[in-house]
Amino acid sequence: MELDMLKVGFIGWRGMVGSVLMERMRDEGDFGSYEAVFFTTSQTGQPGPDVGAGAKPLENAMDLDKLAEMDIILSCQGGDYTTAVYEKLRSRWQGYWIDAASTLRMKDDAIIVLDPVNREVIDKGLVDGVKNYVGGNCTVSLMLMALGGLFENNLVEWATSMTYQSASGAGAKNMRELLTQMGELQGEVKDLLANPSSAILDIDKAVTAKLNDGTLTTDNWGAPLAASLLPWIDVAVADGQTREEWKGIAETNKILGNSAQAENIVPIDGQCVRVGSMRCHSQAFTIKLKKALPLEEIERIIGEHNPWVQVIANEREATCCELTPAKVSGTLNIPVGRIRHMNMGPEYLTAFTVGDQLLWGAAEPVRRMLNIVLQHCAK
Ligand SMILES: NC(=O)C1=CN([C@@H]2O[C@H](COP(=O)(O)OP(=O)(O)OC[C@H]3O[C@@H](n4cnc5c(N)ncnc54)[C@H](OP(=O)(O)O)[C@@H]3O)[C@@H](O)[C@H]2O)C=CC1
Ligand SMILES: N[C@@H](CC(=O)OP(=O)(O)O)C(=O)O
Repeated sequence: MELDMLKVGFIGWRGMVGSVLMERMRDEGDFGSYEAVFFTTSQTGQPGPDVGAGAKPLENAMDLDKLAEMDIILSCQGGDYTTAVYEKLRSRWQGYWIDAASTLRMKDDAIIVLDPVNREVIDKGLVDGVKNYVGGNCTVSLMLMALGGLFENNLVEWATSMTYQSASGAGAKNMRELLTQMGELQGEVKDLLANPSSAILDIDKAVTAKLNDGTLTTDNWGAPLAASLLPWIDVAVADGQTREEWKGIAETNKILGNSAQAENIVPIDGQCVRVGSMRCHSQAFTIKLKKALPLEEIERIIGEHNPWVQVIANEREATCCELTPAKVSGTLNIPVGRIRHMNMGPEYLTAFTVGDQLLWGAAEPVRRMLNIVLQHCAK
């Protein structure tokens, strides 16, 4: 089919994930070869973004007739929207549904997309007529971008991921509230801080009092995050795990195409923790390898997997410059460092990674998937 005949509908394009997507699409010159139609749940009729063909009025994202005119729909609107619209639309529509939300991820008729890791699974899905392609959980996608080489070479017997997840994973309001909390704490000790001879324990006492006196703004987090952390993300599932922790094993194995046979499942588990970084998730891994390998070999396998992963030397200066949320934020880079064998034995490896959870963790896999679907349609 000629690409200029295709209509691609965008929903959720002005949200946080959607805005990152739009920026990446503009940077990559993705618009232009098809008709882009922009939808909204709240601003129908207002001017949409101009992506090269003038700003057209926004369409109603709840209008199934209009949605059904699309050949491809890309939604960053969120799980509630997908739940409200997807089944009703699917019963009368054969187009491609690309989604950043988790709602459809584990459905049999959906593929979780992370093409640098599972391009073969995606290509087979397209040939087999699969129409639903969903971006993975940010922590899972960032882990696989970092350790893809080890998984690809079937070297991982099991792994734990202990996470340090950023505020952005909880949404824009939570990012703002983290900064509000930081400001409120700073305000509490402003005078003491300005006096170089004030006692640090007095400052600490005032901060601790503010953290615990119930006056810190916590409408979105429900508890202080600034100067603290929250070792719980999402809802409880079985056996004391949180849903974020469960996604580690469920989504990883689905992405890798292991899920069909129980003996192929790679056990993944860990604790997911919210910390006060803005938009980069970090993870510390313990990996049990299937066989002992020299460190140089492991670093080569990790570093050669994809163009974005970078092995960082396990030394202080490189680590503190290159392996931090401050450095990685806003980039597609996936640094992996602190790589070393552990005391438990030569098959035990530890590593640390950082990745932008709005880019590889959310917008980039679905941006790339749209291009893959477009290429498929053009054949
Ligand atoms: N945040 C994350 O880390 C990740 C999120 N996701 C998925 O993406 C979904 C969307 O997340 P996120 O982008 O953070 O959600 P946002 O809350 O930023 O945006 C969602 C929608 O809210 C509406 N909206 C209302 N007021 C505003 C405003 N002032 N500015 C912008 N948009 C506004 C927009 O819809 P409208 O134009 O229709 O009013 C927008 O598309 C999530 O629910 C999740 O399913 C996936 C991976 C990671
Ligand atoms: N749960 C993630 C963000 C997210 O949206 O994940 P998912 O796409 O799996 O719902 C976090 O809080 O960091």
